[in-house]
Amino acid sequence: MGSPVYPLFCTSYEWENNFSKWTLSSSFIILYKSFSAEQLVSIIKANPRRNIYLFQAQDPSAEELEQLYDLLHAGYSGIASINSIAISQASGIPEDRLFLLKPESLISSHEKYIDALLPTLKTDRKDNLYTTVVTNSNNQSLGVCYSSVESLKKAFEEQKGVYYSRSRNEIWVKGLTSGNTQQLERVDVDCDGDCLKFVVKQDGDGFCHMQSRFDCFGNLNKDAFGLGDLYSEKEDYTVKKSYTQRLFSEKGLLDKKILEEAKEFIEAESKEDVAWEFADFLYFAFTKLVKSGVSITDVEENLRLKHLKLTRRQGDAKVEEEKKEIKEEPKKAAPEQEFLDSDIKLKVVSSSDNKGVVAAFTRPIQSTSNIMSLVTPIVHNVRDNGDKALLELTAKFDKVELPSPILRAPFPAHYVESLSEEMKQSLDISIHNVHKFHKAQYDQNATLSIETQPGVLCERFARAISSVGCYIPGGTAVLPSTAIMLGVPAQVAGCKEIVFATPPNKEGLVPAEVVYVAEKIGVNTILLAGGAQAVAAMAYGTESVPKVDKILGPGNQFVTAAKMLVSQDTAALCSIDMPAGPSEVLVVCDNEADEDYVASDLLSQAEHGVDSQVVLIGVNLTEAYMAKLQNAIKEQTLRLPRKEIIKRCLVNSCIVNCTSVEEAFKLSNDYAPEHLILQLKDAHSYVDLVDNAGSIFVGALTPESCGDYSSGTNHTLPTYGFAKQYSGVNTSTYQKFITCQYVNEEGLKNIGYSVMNIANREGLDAHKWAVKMRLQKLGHDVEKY
Ligand SMILES: NC(=O)c1ccc[n+]([C@@H]2O[C@H](COP(=O)([O-])OP(=O)(O)OC[C@H]3O[C@@H](n4cnc5c(N)ncnc54)[C@H](O)[C@@H]3O)[C@@H](O)[C@H]2O)c1
Ligand SMILES: N[C@H](CO)Cc1c[nH]c[nH+]1
Ligand SMILES: [Zn+2]
Repeated sequence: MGSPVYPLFCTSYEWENNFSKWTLSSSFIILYKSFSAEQLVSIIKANPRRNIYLFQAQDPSAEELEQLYDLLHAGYSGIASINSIAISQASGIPEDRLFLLKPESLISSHEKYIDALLPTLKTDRKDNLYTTVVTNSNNQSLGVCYSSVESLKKAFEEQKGVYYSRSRNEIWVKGLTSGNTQQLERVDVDCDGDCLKFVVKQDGDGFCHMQSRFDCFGNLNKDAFGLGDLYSEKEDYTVKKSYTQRLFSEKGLLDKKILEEAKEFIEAESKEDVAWEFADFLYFAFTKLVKSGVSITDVEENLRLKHLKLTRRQGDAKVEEEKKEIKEEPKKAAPEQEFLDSDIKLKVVSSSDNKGVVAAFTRPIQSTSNIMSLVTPIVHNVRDNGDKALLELTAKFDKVELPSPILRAPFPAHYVESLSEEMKQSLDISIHNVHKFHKAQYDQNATLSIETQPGVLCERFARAISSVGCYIPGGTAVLPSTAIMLGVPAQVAGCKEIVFATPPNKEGLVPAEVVYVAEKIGVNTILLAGGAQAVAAMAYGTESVPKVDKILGPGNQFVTAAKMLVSQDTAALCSIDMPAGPSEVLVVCDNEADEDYVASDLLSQAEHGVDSQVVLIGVNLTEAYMAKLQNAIKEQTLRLPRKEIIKRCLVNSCIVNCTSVEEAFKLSNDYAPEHLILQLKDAHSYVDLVDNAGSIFVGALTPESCGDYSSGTNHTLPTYGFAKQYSGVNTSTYQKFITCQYVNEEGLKNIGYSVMNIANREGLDAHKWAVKMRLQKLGHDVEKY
């Protein structure tokens, strides 16, 4: 005991800087001044059950907010800032879970605390008292009393159970005459502020005025000894000359006893022995808790969070709204664990089950908050220290020490010599087709020349982005196809400098196929680096890596976060292609689709990664068809080398069965998949119904793999629903468009009056003058203007 009991705590200056040690005995905390995100996260984590009222001098940054929201979504309590409405809108967390208090209510003493507390209380009782529930620290109720403002003040002042006696009409210090006093541990206010809860340590014979009862409801027994009591008993070790005290002071004794009791517990067999040994084990385990400063609440909180993680459901029985919110929380990618063959099955949801569909279509969560804090120092290191940092980071993350971070053309001959003729021909076919399709796009982007009015000619023409950096992932798989998809359109667009970046293997080599593609399209520099360091090197340039104007390509979360970071830095002046994420596919099929084909399309994207999602929308699928399909999925999975990845991906995947083709396309458009595969009778007739998709694959003989490698379309596509607003990589991704105009006298006459009128309205006289003066010199009447 001995810790203060004010429900509200405040100010930074009272505490030391070790934020993770700030454990609070109260239910609320107010922080103010400007804390760093890291400090806030430590405080919140150290006080998981508390309502956190957070004040900041400035609104938190987007990155800080994201970190804090992650905590909220993980079940931590409310956060408030000066601007809770904006936070609510940005985070989607209902405003009533955020609390806004006035900084004046910050307190540092019990008097100030009362001042802050009273405005939050209300009573509809005629006597102006507040109903007060009294419990012990195990939340077992002892009885009900009443508090007045004065009794509350005295309770805080004396840290005791002090109430207002309605029968005696005076302040009542519990136990003053009977000796059954109470130590005040905490005070809580209920949800609508009209009831208080005193948490107390009851001394003596009990709380109830009836001697035979410990509590007013007759539930508790003075001699009862539960887990909470066992814990409290251990807490008293300093005042008792006891065995417990020996456990605290004698080096190694406690550890030995825990091991010994655990062994006896394991060996116990009969019901009685198991209970007996477990009680012994708890005795020592609780001693360790007390010794480590861990409370039962801390342990319970851990249980709750573990429960949340495993089931993705909130553990405590709060209000319905909260449960709903947690249920619809985004899924996390299936964690690292073994999945059984019996897990190879897609869950089935009917399209009429709205909530089920929302849950099924929720992609596994992509949290960037922690990643940003890892990636930022890497990016800054490369920006500030160039090649030196690049080589050090490659040694650290890719486990290879390189003499130079780049390969420059002409590339060493051994690369291309190591490739088979068959492989070269396959790459040639893909390069040819991708080139042909992207060249046709280039031609479509030819100069546009339109006379909008006689004498007014408007033009638009494309120019290549001068230098581009193509990131070719290489952490877990060799991806020469991505070199083709990023490099060929750059060549077609006419980019002057094309840099390839890909992580080297432990021998310091990159895939020969990537070098072959680089040679074919005229790449001069291959950067032997991956992750955030490769992105930073291309964005800022180093002694040996040319700075580029745009970075393109997929990659893991370090790559994606670094791309986001550099694109926001105006000093880098470097744009990026699109928000990229894990691969995904949505297949729409009917009962006539070949189930083996459907299964293979789903699995070809599922094998990309555990955070991928594959979805099947069925049109009136029968039970018999679904059984055949599930069977095909299982059989094919078991034959694939990446089956462990697939099993985990399927946990986040599903079948949604619809009643019509129209409904299927409505759902698909809402989901906006990266890849959309149509395995329907007369599939081509439905393409017009597609509003949102990265790329469409039409008919039974068009597997998605064709687009990944060889048909000619690009495989770098928007994921995560961004197909609603982004296109996949295409030739114009490497171009910018410049407009141009020519106006002659006739044209100036035709539009000049309109320009002058509108400029007048905007009060921009210099604009007007530029036209007026010209028309005047040409002898036209502009008196009126
Ligand atoms: N959407 C598409 O078009 C498409 C195409 C191909 C691949 N992909 C995706 O690209 C991703 C490829 O990921 P990958 O990991 O295989 O390769 P990657 O090349 O993207 O990442 C590897 C690099 O990550 C860095 N890294 C690894 N661990 C790190 C750590 N702890 N801290 C800092 N940096 C670290 C290393 O520098 C390493 O070189 C996959 O998610 C895949 O699904 C998408
Ligand atoms: N399907 C991936 C894009 O989502 C690209 C790819 C590369 N290799 C195989 N597939
Ligand atoms: Zn693929």
